Amino acid sequence: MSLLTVNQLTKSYQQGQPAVHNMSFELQRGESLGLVGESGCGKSTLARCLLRLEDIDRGEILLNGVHMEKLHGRKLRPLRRHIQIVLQNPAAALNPKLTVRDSLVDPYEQFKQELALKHFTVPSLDRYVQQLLEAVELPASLGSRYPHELSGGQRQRVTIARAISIEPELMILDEPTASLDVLSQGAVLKLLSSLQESLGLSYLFISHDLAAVYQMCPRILVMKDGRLIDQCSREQLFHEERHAYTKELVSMY
Ligand SMILES: Nc1ncnc2c1ncn2[C@@H]1O[C@H](COP(=O)(O)OP(=O)(O)OP(=O)(O)O)[C@@H](O)[C@H]1O
Repeated sequence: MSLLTVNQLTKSYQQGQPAVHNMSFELQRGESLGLVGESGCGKSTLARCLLRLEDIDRGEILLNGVHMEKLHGRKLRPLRRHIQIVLQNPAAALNPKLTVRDSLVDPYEQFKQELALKHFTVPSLDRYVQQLLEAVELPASLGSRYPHELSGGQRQRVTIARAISIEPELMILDEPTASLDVLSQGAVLKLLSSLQESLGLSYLFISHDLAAVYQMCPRILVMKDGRLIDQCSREQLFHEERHAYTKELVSMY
């Protein structure tokens, strides 16, 4: 069974065309699936629908075969625990009033009753935070800092540490390196790859950056105007006859 199955998902905002129109795809356990398309094509709306931050108009979202599309409130807890998101702007993702340590402990405190961690141990919260910082290659001493006392790259590593802290099955990475300089981008991509392997994570990797998608994702979905218009392996993206729009995206790159 697929980890995530999306069937004919449609989402409209108040006016105009649906932002996501009739999208269907599957994401397998352990897969890193790319999602590309120009600005405004509906990538972030799709991510928000998968996280159930938006109600959808029509369609189905199944996580491990369980329908998520109609759940609300506390019934969404399994989804909150199994899907985590890392966004483009780490400054907005972290609470400025919390130290790194407190940000990292927060998801654990919320979900500890239902967690069965396989990779991290919690002999004490300090030791747990130390393991999380180690996993994202940050020194333990950063635990006492506030987000504004970190560089952009360090902040993004903290948001990644927070996302992996409860060992989700799926991470939605929405332009995770877009706000970073080129050197930090490469380092964060490398980190994400190694975490995927060591923690057995699955990724939906959303990006404008075709080189990053190529590096991270063996399979790639192409969206245009809210629709899924093409899907292919990363080799096919650059080397085979593809949908005219996919060729245009590649040629613009
Ligand atoms: N909260 C909202 N209310 C109304 N319209 C919205 C809202 N959020 C997004 N849209 C519209 O939905 C469409 C898809 O936007 P979305 O942010 O999902 O695209 P995107 O592919 O993620 O773009 P980008 O790559 O620039 O982040 C756009 O036309 C956008 O203007």
